[in-house]
Amino acid sequence: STMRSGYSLLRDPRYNKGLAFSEDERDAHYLRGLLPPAISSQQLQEKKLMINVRQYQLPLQKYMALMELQERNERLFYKLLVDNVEEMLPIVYTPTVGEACQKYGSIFRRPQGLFISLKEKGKIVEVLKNWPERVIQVIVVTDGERILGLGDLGCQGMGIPVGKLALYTALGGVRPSACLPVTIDVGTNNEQLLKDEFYIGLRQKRATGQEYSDLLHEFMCAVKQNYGEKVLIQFEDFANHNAFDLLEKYRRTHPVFNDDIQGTAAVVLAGVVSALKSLGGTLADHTFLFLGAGEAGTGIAELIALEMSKQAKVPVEETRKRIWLVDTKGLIVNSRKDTLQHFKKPWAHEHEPIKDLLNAIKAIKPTILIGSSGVGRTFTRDVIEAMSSINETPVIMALSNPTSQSECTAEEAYTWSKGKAIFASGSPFNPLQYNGKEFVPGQANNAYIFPGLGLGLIISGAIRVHDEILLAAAEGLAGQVTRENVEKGLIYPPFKNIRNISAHIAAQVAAKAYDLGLASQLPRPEDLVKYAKSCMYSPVYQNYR
Ligand SMILES: O=C([O-])CC(=O)C(=O)O
Ligand SMILES: [Mg+2]
Repeated sequence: STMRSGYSLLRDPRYNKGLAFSEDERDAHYLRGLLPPAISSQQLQEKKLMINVRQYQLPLQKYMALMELQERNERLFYKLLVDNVEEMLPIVYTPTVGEACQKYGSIFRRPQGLFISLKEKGKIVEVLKNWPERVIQVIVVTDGERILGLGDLGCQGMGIPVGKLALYTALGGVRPSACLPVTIDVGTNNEQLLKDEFYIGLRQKRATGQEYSDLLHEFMCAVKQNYGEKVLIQFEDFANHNAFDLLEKYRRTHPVFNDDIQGTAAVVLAGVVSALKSLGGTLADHTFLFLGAGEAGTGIAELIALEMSKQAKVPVEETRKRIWLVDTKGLIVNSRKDTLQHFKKPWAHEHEPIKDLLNAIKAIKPTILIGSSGVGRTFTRDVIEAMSSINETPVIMALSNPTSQSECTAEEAYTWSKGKAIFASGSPFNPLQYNGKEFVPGQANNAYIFPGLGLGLIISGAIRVHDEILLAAAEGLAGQVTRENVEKGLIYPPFKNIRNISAHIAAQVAAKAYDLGLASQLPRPEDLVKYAKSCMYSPVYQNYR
C-alpha cells in the first residue's frame, strides 16, 4: 500500500506514528492541528503502552489492548512484541489467544485477515484481490475445526492465523505486509456457537467430502494464481483427517507445511536432541511413548524415527519400533491394525493389547514421555511416579495447548518426580522452587520453529518443503541450546533471543533448500545467517520526508 497523508495517515496503522511524528513530518504530511503539540519518541510511547498493558488484570483485556494497538500503530505493536517477547507471548499467543477465539464473537471489533466461506465459492480469486496487499510471502490458513486443544471454534479460529503471523513478524522478521491470515469457513459443528447470537461465522454444520475439498482446492489454486508459486502456505489447526489429507495432496505442488504435524515435530526433536546432552546416549538408545496419536503425536514420532534412521543408518521401518503411541483405545498394537486410521498404522507394533497409559508405561518402560492428546490432566501422579521409578531422569513433555489442556503442570511434573524430571510444555509455565532449588520449564511450542522456518523458506525462495528441511530446522534450533541451558534443565533456549535463534534456523533451512535444489532465489548468499538477519523487518519508525 502507499502512504496517505493528513487525517487518513493517522488512521493507517502501517504508517501511523501518533505523537512521534516530527515537526517536519507534521508540516509535510498535513498533520498540523490533528495532533497535540507534544512530540514523543517511539521509546517513550513504548514505555507508556507497557504501563497501560500491565495495568489490565485479565489476560484477555491485555490481548484486546494489543490488538487495538496493532490496528492503530503497527510498528509500535511490533516494537513492543520484539522488546518484550517473554511477557507478550502468552498474550498474543497461547494461552490467551485460545480464550480470545472462544470469545471472538463478543470481542470482535474490526475484521483481521481474510474470511473465505462457502458463500465465496467460485469467487476466491476476486476475494484475494480485495486484500490491500499484492506481495504476499506467507499465508497461515485454518478452517477452525481443531483450535489448539479447544476443539471446533469455526470462523472464530481466525485468532490463530492472526496470532501466528504476528509471530512471523515479531520472532522471524517477516514483513507484516507480506503476511496474510486466512480462515476458511465451511460451517461449524459446535452447537454452542451455532446458538450464539454473536457468532461471526456461517450458521450451518460443517461441509465435508467433495464440497469441502472443492473449496480448499479453489483456494490453493487461487493463491498460486494471485501470489505466484513461492508463497508459503502454513496449515494450522485443521482436524486430523483433513490435516493429513491436505498435506499429502499439496506437498508436491505448493510450498506447504502443517505446523501442528511438522512444526511441532521439529520443535520436539530439537528438545529431545538437547536433552540427550544431559541424559547421554543417542536417539536410538531411547524409548518413546506418546499419549495422543493425532497430528502432533504421529508427526513428532515420524520425524524422530527419520532422524534416528539417518543417525544409526538403519531403515526407518526399524527405528519406528523404538516409538510407541497410546490413543483413546490404548496402546497402538498390531492386532488393532485393521481399524486404525491410516496415519496411525506405521505405529502398530507387535505387542499384547494394553488399555491405558499407566500400564503402557509399565510394559514399554519409556525414557521419554510425550503428551500430544489435547486432553488436560492426563499425566496423573501415578503416571509421573511410574516414569520416575523407571528412569533416573525422566523426560516429560506436556505439549497440549492452551494451559487448561496441558497433560500436567510444571509443578506436578517436578513435585511428583521429586525434582528428577526434565520437563517442557506447549503452553508456558513460570519457573518454580522445589526443595530449595529453582526449576525453569521449557516451552516446547512450534513458535520456536515456524518463524525461522518460514524466513528460511522465503529468503531462499523455496518451492517445496521436504522432511529434510524440517530436520534442518530442528538442528538449527538444537544448535542454539547451550550447555549452560541444559545444565539448568532447559532444553530450549530462552525466547528473549528468538530473533537470533530464528536467523540460525532460517540459515539452516535455506542452506538445505539450496542443497536440495528447491531454492529459486539465486545466487545463493555466502553467509546465510548474516543474510537472514539483514532481511528481517525492523519495527523502528522510519522517517517520512
Ligand atoms: O498454537 C500453539 O500454541 C501451538 C499449536 O500449534 C497448537 O497447539 O495447535
Ligand atoms: Mg496449531
